[in-house]
Amino acid sequence: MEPVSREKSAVSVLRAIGLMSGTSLDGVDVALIETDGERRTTLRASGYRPYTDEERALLRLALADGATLTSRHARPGVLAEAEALITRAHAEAVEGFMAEQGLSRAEIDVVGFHGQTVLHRPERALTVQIGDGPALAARLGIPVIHDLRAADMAAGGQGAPLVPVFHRALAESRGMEAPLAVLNIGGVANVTLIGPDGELLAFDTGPGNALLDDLVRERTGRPFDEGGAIAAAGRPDEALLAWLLTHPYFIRRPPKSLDRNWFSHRIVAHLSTEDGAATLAAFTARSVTRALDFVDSRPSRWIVGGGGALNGEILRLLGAGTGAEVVTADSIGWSAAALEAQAFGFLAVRSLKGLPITYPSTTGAPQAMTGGVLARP
Ligand SMILES: Nc1ncnc2c1ncn2[C@@H]1O[C@H](COP(=O)(O)OP(=O)(O)OP(=O)(O)O)[C@@H](O)[C@H]1O
Ligand SMILES: CC(=O)N[C@H]1[C@@H]2OC[C@@H](O2)[C@@H](O)[C@@H]1O[C@H](C)C(=O)O
Repeated sequence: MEPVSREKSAVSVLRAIGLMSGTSLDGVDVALIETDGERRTTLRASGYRPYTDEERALLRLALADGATLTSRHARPGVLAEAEALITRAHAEAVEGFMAEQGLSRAEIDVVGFHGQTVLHRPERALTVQIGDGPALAARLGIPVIHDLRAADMAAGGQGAPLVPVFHRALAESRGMEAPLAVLNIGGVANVTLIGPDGELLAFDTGPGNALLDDLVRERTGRPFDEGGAIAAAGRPDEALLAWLLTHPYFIRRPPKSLDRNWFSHRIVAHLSTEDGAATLAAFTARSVTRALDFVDSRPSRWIVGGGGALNGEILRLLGAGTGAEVVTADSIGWSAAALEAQAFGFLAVRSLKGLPITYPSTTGAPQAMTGGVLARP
């Protein structure tokens, strides 16, 4: 990443900090970007504030309590405590990052705060991200854009994925040739397909790393399959895979989005750890290649971000399945780890400017629409 610049930005270019705590519950990603929210984007430094084991345990309980929610404002069970934790952890993430980078609050125009998803049920028009935007703005002394999924979902959209407009802006600002695919493999995997004329098609493809993480944690106590080594040592259960891919989610045309807990690692309970991991890695890769069912022009290049970019076995299977060039975000000068946090910085700037963040072809919104709520300190 380029170092932080000190020169005065052009008026329309704002300096934003983006924050993401994803479905993997590993920690808070922080990223600094300078952008006009359109074609000019410079990626700056990024950081990370991991959750402690105790925090992660509380967040897992919050996902369980989240599954019972029927209103996006209720905070029963541990959810109120978890929301305070999320707000505090994000504040610490920003404060730590700003100290590291020698940044003062006056140098940051806006913070984009995703929060932590504890429930996502688009079929019930319900998506819940915990995290207190006004409290974060007050503590940091910086304007915060939060609740970025709510307006889209209220209008009939899926509320996800939100990153496609950022993927396209980044690809265009770098003069990349389309058709192109940008794939995020987090807990859930989502793809942005950019057509020859810049048209977007985006959706959640299926599970990312979440099932593999759950299996590996249960069987070995380790948090994930480092490099994909366990999966690479096993053999996928082809019959099970074929059956899994008949699930209606994969046949349904986009727009579509998933909750982290839609599928469970228990589908491979009867297999050895290696064969189970191989089956789940292949499930992720094959559900991604199903995205090709929905495009006219096949991307010749796939750029992969998210923690799954470090899973060599998933990357290998993707290359075989797509027949395309598969590269990691890091290998082209982007950051696989920071891509989502950068996106929330970019989305915050678009939100401040009243620019659209979701579209009929990304979330199924009825028209291009802006979103996000501004909390002033
Ligand atoms: N060295 C590694 N080898 C293999 N996999 C890894 C490695 N490091 C991280 N991962 C995977 O990446 C995951 C974290 O990815 P990421 O931070 O992109 O997810 P997230 O942002 O929480 O999810 P989402 O995008 O669904 O919100 C880990 O849970 C793990 O599965
Ligand atoms: C509801 C929710 O939090 N969804 C996440 C999740 O993680 C990956 C995938 O599922 C994606 O749809 C989304 O996050 C990214 C940042 C997005 O909205 O683009």
